[in-house]
Amino acid sequence: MEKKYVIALDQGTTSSRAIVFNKDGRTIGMAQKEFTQIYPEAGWVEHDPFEIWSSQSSVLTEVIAKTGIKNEEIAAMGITNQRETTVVWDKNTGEPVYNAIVWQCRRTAEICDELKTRDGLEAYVKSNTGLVVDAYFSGTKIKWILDNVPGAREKADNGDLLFGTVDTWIIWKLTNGRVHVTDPTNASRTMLYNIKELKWDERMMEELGVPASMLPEVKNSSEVYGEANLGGVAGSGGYRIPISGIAGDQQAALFGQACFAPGEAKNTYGTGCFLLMNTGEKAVESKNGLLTTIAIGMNGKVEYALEGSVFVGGASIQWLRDELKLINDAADTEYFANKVEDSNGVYVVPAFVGLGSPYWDMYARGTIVGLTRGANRNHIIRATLESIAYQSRDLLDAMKDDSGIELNALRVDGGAVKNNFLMQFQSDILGADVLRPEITETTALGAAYLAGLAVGFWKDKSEIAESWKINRKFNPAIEEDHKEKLYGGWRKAVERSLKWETE
Ligand SMILES: Nc1ncnc2c1ncn2[C@@H]1O[C@H](COP(=O)(O)OP(=O)(O)O)[C@@H](O)[C@H]1O
Ligand SMILES: O=P(O)(O)OC[C@H](O)CO
Repeated sequence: MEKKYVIALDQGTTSSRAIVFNKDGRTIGMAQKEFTQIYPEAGWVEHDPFEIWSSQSSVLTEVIAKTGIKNEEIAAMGITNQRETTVVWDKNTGEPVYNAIVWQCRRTAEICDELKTRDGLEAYVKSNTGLVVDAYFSGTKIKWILDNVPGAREKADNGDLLFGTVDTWIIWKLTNGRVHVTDPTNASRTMLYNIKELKWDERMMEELGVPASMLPEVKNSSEVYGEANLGGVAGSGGYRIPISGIAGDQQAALFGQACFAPGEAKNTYGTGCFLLMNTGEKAVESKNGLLTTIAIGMNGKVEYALEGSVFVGGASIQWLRDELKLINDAADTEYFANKVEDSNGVYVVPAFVGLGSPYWDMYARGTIVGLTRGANRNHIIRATLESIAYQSRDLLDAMKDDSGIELNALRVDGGAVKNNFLMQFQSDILGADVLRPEITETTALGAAYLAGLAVGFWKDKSEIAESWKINRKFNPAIEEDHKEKLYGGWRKAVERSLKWETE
């Protein structure tokens, strides 16, 4: 039967999605399921690995049923995932020894402080893993599990425990425990992978006490790793499709946006905001608090990216909805923000889990400043949306300085780009065009492309680049002076939020 579709599994921070794409890169159908966020202590975030798996496998089944496509028509499956989130499980029983520790979780801040006192380690981390020493990355999360879960260290030393980022866990489950792999984009987020030598880093394994036996094999982002059994008629043994693409969600979005050439960049507005610029074969070291990360690994080679990571983007809108109860739905923010002319001097800094790029302050906390007697709920809603754009401006400024490239246009994607107010304000505050593509599910699309390329469903990257189509372009519409005055206020507001937890 003719192969007509590729399926992408997009395991995000707040929901699991399965999306079917056709040869033109168009969405044929999608199923999505939110899952539980576990906050055991202030600043801690966990997920249940079984819930990650059950939500992901159920949306896979659902999307196939819903679209009515036949298993035989599916060419391949690609996986993309929330990055850094750490799962450790017993390879004999398949039982995780602890909940997944989520990328946003700050519990290892003190471990990081101690690592920073070790001789030359901070500089070593930067130049060999491309990262900064921060609780964000997987390395200290694995260490925490081995140090704190009774019996875990002993089991790890006996070779009984496996570590995986979420891609690894999902593929291990999809293949019934047969395949333990990851790709360079995910490996480059662990603080254990040497992004220059392209192997697990001996010194980092030693410093963090992580045995090599726990670590997955690092394969290309596009190749066949194994097969997923999709089930089928009873007794038939089921239908198997190749799993042939893996990329961390931000790198997958860069690929899905067809940012293949050095200097091309995208910003994704999901739970957090992640601005990545392709730097090609060159690993550019940042002077401005950006990360050097692997953009993609294909045919045994890698390309690099500069990345700015903002921990709380769209999540601040969920906070308005779930905690402050100022809105019923994320989409309402556009209506309320447009009811006022400006934020009336109010700034919200959503440093709920510290601040990532370019500040890297694990102890920053959220703040609202500039309140006067006239400040109302619309101003707070508007200021929260604006904070997403200001944080992205911080990233773009750092990116321009590090790369020497003047970014006049930015491709955007992710759940929050539906918000026209946010997109226009983003363009205003950047002084750059914001380009919203027709398909904003570019993370899933990137994973589908990687999977499809491995099995010959798509020929090459130029075929993919031709599919990118614009939906709307936002142009800057405010005066330079006004723009810089607004942004100056933001920088002052950020000052107020820094080092809060330690003071
Ligand atoms: N219309 C909107 N305006 C602003 N934010 C929105 C809107 N729609 C969704 N969001 C935000 O986008 C995020 C969801 O985007 P998504 O790309 O699905 O995230 P993730 O992959 O991180 O789970 C949520 O944090 C939500 O608050
Ligand atoms: O799940 P998302 O889309 O918020 O992405 C999370 C990032 O991968 C964290 O680094």
